[in-house]
Amino acid sequence: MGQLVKLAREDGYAVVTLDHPPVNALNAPLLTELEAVVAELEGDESVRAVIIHGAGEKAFAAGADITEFPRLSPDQAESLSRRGQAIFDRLSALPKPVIAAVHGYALGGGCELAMACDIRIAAESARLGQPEINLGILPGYGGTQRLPRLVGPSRALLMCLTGDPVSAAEALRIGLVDLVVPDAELLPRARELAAKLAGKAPVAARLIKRAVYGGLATTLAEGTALEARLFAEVFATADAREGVQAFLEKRAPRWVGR
Ligand SMILES: C/C=C/C(=O)SCCNC(=O)CCNC(=O)[C@H](O)C(C)(C)COP(=O)(O)OP(=O)(O)OC[C@H]1O[C@@H](n2cnc3c(N)ncnc32)[C@H](O)[C@@H]1OP(=O)(O)O
Repeated sequence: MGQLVKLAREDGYAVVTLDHPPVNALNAPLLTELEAVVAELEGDESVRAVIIHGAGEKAFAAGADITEFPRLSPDQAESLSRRGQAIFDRLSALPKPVIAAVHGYALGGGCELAMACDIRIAAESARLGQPEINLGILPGYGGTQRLPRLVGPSRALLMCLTGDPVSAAEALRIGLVDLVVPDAELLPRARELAAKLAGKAPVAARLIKRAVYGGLATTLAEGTALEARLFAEVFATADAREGVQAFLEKRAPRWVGR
């Protein structure tokens, strides 16, 4: 168990907790622990959904650890950016749904971490943004790429060029988050969703993620061709046979995950 990133396994899903008081700043040791947790979850088939949230009252994560910046050379800054991007890409590529449960501040790298998750649930009082321009820098953990894909280029530019955070309600309106719940309900609702997703067909879930993200990276024609290949792949699985048979026999399916 790490000191800065904690992993707890529940019934079919895992809860990853960022625990670096007071604002869960994403310093180098925390990123190392996060990478280790992601690696552990990659191979754990007993975990069929993941929740990521921040400890404490103040923040999901308030970004990279700014205290690390003064000593960074440009080359070291590029390495920091590429390292964070690689860890977030690996998180996004987990073969299972990943939910960001966002409370308080999700700023800079914290917002980028939430965007590297598949689904974002925000507490009503949460605030999300990319304030890097206020430091004279720009987002470096994928924010300039994932934010436009979620909210469109002009809203992404508005957020990155003003550095102004948005409320949870505004984040919902523009598509940055998918669900807004009362503050006290954030983790219970995230757990409820994680348990629901963990009960779905795991192979289909993995292939749906591959189809969606693979399609976003290419043309519509290549994306539909990818979908058809994955549709063929899923039909070769025991889960597809079980799912269809369960429907025809009017009973609940028993997923085997292959
Ligand atoms: C590649 C990725 C790049 C990035 O992510 S760049 C960083 C982007 N993030 C930011 O720019 C956010 C910076 N932080 C803030 O704007 C504010 O903070 C908050 C809005 C998050 C909270 O404001 P308030 O409630 O007034 O608290 P407080 O006194 O500012 O912060 C409490 C303590 O937390 C430290 N802290 C806050 N954010 C960071 C951070 N990102 N890195 C390192 N430390 C941080 C502060 O300095 C302070 O510390 P002390 O209590 O010792 O004075």
